[in-house]
Amino acid sequence: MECSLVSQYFLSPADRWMVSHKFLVSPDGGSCSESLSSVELWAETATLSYKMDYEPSFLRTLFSLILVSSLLDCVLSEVDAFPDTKTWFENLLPSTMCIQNASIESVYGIMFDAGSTGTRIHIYSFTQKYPDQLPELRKEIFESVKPGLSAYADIPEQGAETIRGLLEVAKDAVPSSHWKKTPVVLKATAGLRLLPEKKAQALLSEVKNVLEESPFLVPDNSVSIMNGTYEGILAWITVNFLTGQLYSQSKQTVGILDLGGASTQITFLPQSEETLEQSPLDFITSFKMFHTTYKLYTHSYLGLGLKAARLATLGAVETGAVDKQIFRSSCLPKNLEAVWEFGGVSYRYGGIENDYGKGGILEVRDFERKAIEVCDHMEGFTSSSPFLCMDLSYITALLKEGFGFKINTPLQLTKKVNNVETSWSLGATFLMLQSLRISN
Ligand SMILES: Nc1ccn([C@@H]2O[C@H](COP(=O)(O)OP(=O)(O)O)[C@@H](O)[C@H]2O)c(=O)n1
Ligand SMILES: [Ca+2]
Repeated sequence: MECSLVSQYFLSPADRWMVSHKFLVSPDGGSCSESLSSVELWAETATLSYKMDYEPSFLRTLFSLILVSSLLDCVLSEVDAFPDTKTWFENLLPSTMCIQNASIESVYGIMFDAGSTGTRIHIYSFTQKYPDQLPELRKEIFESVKPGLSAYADIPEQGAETIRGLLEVAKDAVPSSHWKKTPVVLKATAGLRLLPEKKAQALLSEVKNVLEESPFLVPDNSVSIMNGTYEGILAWITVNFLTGQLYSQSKQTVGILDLGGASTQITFLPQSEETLEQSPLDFITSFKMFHTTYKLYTHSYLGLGLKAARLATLGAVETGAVDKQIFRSSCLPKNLEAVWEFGGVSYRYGGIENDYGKGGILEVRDFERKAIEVCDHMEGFTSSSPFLCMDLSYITALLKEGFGFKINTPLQLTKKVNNVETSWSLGATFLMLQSLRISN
């Protein structure tokens, strides 16, 4: 016959602790070749586990007696009801067995978020309540620096120095006795995704060196560029964990919109099968967390983060920053001229002064292109400018067929010059003054 595991549980007198005995017993009363006898105490904040090898039947009686006595000892010393009373069981077991004295196992984790606009360090501390369960989050220490790593694309050593500085925060936050077993990881997002491969790898390699010089535990692949799918899923996990959704029975999870500097993510748990069926295959990801499998919709749009969108709007994505070039937009304050830094590049930018008056240069083909675009999408222009397609078609025909301009003929469109209307009116006024001999 096999030896079997017997567990016994009972609540402590204070009703706060649960005690469990575990024995391996053999049905014929003989001893088990692998004898297990353990006692566990659970409390709100700690787990104590004692394991010894004794004869099971003897242990059962002895442990019950000792445990109840020592629990009573803990209770008495905690409430301090009988300060002068000595009991036979006082200090029978080490004082650490009292929950209030027990050293709670702390676990730390260091995560670097190397974003496109800045690098952040998150130092989490957890309490390990039960050895086989996830640790409980106690606290986060957060610090950040700007700009992000991608700003150091040409000087990777200096980029890595920013990490060294943040590691000092971690050394203060984590007790030195825990340094060696505290893992440190850096995950870079869209800023590094957009860099040329070589420059990104140089940065990652310098950062890895700095981590390895630190007293913390550096796992394999500790420094990497995270893909957008993970970025979305991990943010979803964070928020749903913090809002308690991952533990709730209702499974009312929240969706996430993360607007980064260089990319943006959308992540949610689809409610209907239809969404799952109609989504592109690579937008659906399954993963298991806390014993539940989730099928999430997630997608990261590279280049559509807020700062990357600014560059696109200014027309600076392809050209990059050129000395003296000012990127202008009518979506910026009219009289503004300034410099904006992103990804280690300085962009001069400004508003458009009197855009309306200054006009611009268009070629004949620009009218044609716009006419085709507008006429192909008539539904979008119905109420505000009903004649747009017709007018643009006419103007194109007038320029091309009527006046016979080539498609690349540049035309200067000007409503005002030096803030004065370009109408015949000024010319007429000169002639008027001349004819009245008011002016020559
Ligand atoms: N822990 C964080 C991380 C980013 N952010 C903000 O998110 C925006 C850009 O995110 P990011 O630098 O991580 O850029 P991506 O690499 O995610 O595209 C900035 O406005 C940051 O300040 C934040 O507020 N808190
Ligand atoms: Ca981010």
